[in-house]
Amino acid sequence: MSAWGGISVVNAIPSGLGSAIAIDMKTKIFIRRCSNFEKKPSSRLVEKILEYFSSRYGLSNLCADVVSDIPMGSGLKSSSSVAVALIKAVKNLNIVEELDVPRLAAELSRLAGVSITGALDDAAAAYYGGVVFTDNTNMKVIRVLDPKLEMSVVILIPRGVSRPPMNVDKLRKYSHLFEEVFSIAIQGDIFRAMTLNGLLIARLMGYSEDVPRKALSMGASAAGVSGNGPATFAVCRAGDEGPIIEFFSRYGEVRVHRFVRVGETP
Ligand SMILES: Nc1ncnc2c1ncn2[C@@H]1O[C@H](COP(=O)(O)OP(=O)(O)OP(=O)(O)O)[C@@H](O)[C@H]1O
Ligand SMILES: O=C(O)C1=C[C@@H](O)[C@@H](O)[C@H](O)C1
Repeated sequence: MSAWGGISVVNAIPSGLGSAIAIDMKTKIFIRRCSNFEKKPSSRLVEKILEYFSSRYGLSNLCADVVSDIPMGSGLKSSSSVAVALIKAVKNLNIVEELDVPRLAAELSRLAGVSITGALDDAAAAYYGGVVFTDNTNMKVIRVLDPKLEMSVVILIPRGVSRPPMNVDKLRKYSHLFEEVFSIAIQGDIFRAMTLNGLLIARLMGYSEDVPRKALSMGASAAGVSGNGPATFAVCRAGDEGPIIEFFSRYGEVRVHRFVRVGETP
């Protein structure tokens, strides 16, 4: 089974309210029965999720093979995509009923220590596609919208920039600003919100603001840092990517993606 990657509209760490938008990067997971000694899970997250199904539902001896084009540790929602794809794959065995996939993905991501709030926003985008709004503190999906945006998303994975240690207390000091950005997003101005959020995260986490600002001055409709970085995105009209790709290429690997619609199959 598969799930999408995504970029941030509003990072949920400061206020608990989050929003993310799915893009056409994806994770595919194949599960099969295997012996206990055959294979170590490919990560702590995969191990935690398999342990959950084993202890809660007696589904032992499951192995998961993960194939993903989402770079890890970059802010493009790889962990949520893995969690959602794996839980969907188990659900598809038709042994366990009534699974709330995004919520369980968020709860297990938090337990596995790969996310702070559980990142329900990222998990919901990975599951539904489109743009989602969530209350991660109360584990509620508030809204799922089909943005119908035929735009390109140019993504820079910067060379030689690593994610600094998370300073959650520092981010939470600015919760009021992120709540305002969330209200701009939920009222419909997604591009403004993702830009404000992306520039705020760049400033608070010490990433370059100049790179997304330059993309904006070149005509991008939105630009900023996604998730906890360091990936930086710029949204532009399909066909207008050329100059932004050229500019981003000075700093690292560049990929061009598109937004995915609600209900599209990954
Ligand atoms: N392709 C993968 N295969 C197996 N496990 C993965 C994979 N991608 C992510 N993970 C698990 O998720 C953990 C956290 O991943 P990562 O730091 O990439 O989070 P992210 O979701 O990309 O970041 P952000 O939340 O900022 O978008 C990894 O340490 C690993 O346990
Ligand atoms: O760890 C977390 O809880 C989060 C991480 C980032 O992906 C954020 O974008 C997300 O909103 C929350």
